[in-house]
Amino acid sequence: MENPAQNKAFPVSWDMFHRDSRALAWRLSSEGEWKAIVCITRGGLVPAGIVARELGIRTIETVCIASYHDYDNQGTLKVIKPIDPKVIDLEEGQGSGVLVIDDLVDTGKTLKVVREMLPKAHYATVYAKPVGVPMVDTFITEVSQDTWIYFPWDMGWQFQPPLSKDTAG
Ligand SMILES: O=P(O)(O)OC[C@H]1O[C@H](OP(=O)(O)OP(=O)(O)O)[C@H](O)[C@@H]1O
Ligand SMILES: O=c1[nH]c(=O)c2nc[nH]c2[nH]1
Ligand SMILES: [Mg+2]
Repeated sequence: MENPAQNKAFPVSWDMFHRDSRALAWRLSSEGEWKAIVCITRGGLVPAGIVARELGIRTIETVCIASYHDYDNQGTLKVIKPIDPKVIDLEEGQGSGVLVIDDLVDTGKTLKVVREMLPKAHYATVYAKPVGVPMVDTFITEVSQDTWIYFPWDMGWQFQPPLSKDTAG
């Protein structure tokens, strides 16, 4: 059965991703000062590195979440590695002073799980789909719910057949 979440394609190159992650850092720079980043693996690792470099943040923690996909549903989420209590307890605790970064928010289920661990953190993603927008504080580009975002680390070079049927040459 076709997955309606993949009706449209939004391919992202490394250049685009770098530019959009820098734009995220730029927007975040006027929204607060953070003592640490928590990145949601694995997709959050790349934007977290770029944002950390731009904002001069050197304390970087991970929360490792795996989603078990059954057929075309996201399935259940499992926290494989929780957040270091030293990071949760920064400033007034509960994630205050912490920036949580992921590559995208889709249904918002992943961010909901992390919000339960860090209710006072600031949540940022590079891309967002409408259903997930209420879960994120700052993002750069919104795409429709029926769009699949293709990240550069998942892609490879492939021959593209020309539009014309006349391929002789
Ligand atoms: O808003 P949601 O519907 O929860 O979806 C968004 C999450 O899905 C993807 O991660 P995925 O679980 O595929 O794992 P990965 O980051 O290890 O690729 C993406 O990186 C987000 O973390
Ligand atoms: O590579 C991805 N692209 C997406 O659009 C998406 N939504 C959830 N998880 C996703 N992973
Ligand atoms: Mg992810």
